[in-house]
Amino acid sequence: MKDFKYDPDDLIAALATPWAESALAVIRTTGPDCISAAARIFSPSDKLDQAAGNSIVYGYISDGEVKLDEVTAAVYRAPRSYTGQESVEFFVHGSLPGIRKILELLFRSGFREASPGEFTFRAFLNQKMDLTRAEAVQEIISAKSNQAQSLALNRLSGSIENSINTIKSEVTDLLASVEIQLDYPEDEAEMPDVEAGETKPIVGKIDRLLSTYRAGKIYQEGVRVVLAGKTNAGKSSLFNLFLKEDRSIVSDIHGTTRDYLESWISIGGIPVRLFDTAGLREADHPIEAEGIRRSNEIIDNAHVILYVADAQEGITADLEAFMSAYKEDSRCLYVWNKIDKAATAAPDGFIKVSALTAEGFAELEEAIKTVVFRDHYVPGNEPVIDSMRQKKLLEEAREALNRYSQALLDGMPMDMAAVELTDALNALGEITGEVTSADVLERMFSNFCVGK
Ligand SMILES: Nc1nc2c(c(=O)[nH]1)N(C=O)[C@@H](CNc1ccc(C(=O)N[C@@H](CCC(=O)O)C(=O)O)cc1)CN2
Ligand SMILES: Nc1nc2c(ncn2[C@@H]2O[C@H](COP(=O)(O)OP(=O)(O)OP(=O)(O)O)[C@@H](O)[C@H]2O)c(=O)[nH]1
Ligand SMILES: [Mg+2]
Repeated sequence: MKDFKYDPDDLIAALATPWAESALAVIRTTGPDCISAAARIFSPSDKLDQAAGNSIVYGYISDGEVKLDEVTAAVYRAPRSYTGQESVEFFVHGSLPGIRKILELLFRSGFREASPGEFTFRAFLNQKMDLTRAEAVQEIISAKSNQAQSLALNRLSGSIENSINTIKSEVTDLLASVEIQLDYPEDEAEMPDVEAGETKPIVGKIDRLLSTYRAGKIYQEGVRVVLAGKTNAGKSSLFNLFLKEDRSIVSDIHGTTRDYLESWISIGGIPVRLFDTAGLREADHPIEAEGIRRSNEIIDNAHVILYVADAQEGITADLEAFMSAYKEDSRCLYVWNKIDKAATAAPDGFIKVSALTAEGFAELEEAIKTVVFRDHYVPGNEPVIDSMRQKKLLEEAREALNRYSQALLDGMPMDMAAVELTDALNALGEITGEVTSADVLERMFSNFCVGK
């Protein structure tokens, strides 16, 4: 959305599927009179031009007499479409030269290339969805776990919009009662009991929604978990066990892993970026030393550190040194690996596992989840917010409500205090997009995929 003297009546087109060879590709078009514009490059032209809304038409995309591809076209008549405008989707063969030819033809035939998120932007402009749903569209696409995708789908179905609307109507009621009191100050019977405390239940609802933010982020973006520890402790063996794949080289030679490895896995629905690192020891070899430097860097940036100790070795000086260095660090979990051959009993608080037999693995996964969600709300059926934008606006609304309460307590005149309620309503209205500025929209939609 670069141009904010925005013309919602341009005909736009974009490839909605990846630029890659594939079975099928989808080319999306929309705009007023989109169907007749698309029909001009379709044969038989009339068939598309006359097609009923929500129907599929078979034919060819033709550049004059030249057939470019055999396709099907889905026809949507306004307002029954994703964007609310006439739309045509071409399902074409997934050939790169074919796709290119068709797009070039569209761009010569009155369509311009859609910007990122422009279809969804039009859906928003035509009131097909509020901003929380529009944000959810991209969140669904970028979801990295089952859970993240489900939570985003709830948002697309309006879970956030509904919660915000509930909160908004409560603030509106409060404002209305304040206004009655301002209009009829002497009419005791009509006068509702407006007290500072009345914002409490509303603030409570906002707090509840805000408390889901970190959980939402965790599910959407995932967390970094690192396997760290002395050489030969079994980090790479555990890495492979998490991946269920023989990815990292395992051997009994100390210092086997030099370059770190990483992979996305899912632990209980949380997307986890798991790192296998070079074992920590005094290294003579400069390459191994560089590997260890990188291990430490990854440890610094991790959400969870799995320090793997070798149960066969028992408690070593390295382990004690690490534990004292990370004493205050709540990101650490201590893993007592090789319990199938354990010489010594596990120290208190260590998670006992065997990378060889997978014993204790479920407990290890549980422990990771506990660290990730420590002090944080774990989502049930409630809406979970995932957008920094929404979080900031909820905080603004909460601040305004708190200022209102404080103003009343301070004995400020009611009409002045009521301004705070209007501020709260504005912040809430910005969440759903009733009140918005062009640059907010631009920032939001520019993160979208082209064709979405
Ligand atoms: N072919 C195709 N598949 C798709 C999409 C699409 O745009 N095209 N979607 C894109 O994200 C998702 C589905 N979302 C959609 C949302 C609304 C409408 C739509 O036509 N809405 C009309 C009619 C509703 C009805 O018939 O009940 C409307 O809201 O008025 C279509 C798809 C995923 N699959
Ligand atoms: N018995 C037993 N052996 C294990 C277990 N886990 C790892 N091993 C063995 O321990 C040796 C070292 O395992 P790795 O996974 O390569 O250890 P690492 O921590 O990645 O070592 P570096 O890459 O050198 O830092 C290998 O011979 C593994 O087969 C276990 O749970 N039980
Ligand atoms: Mg290794």
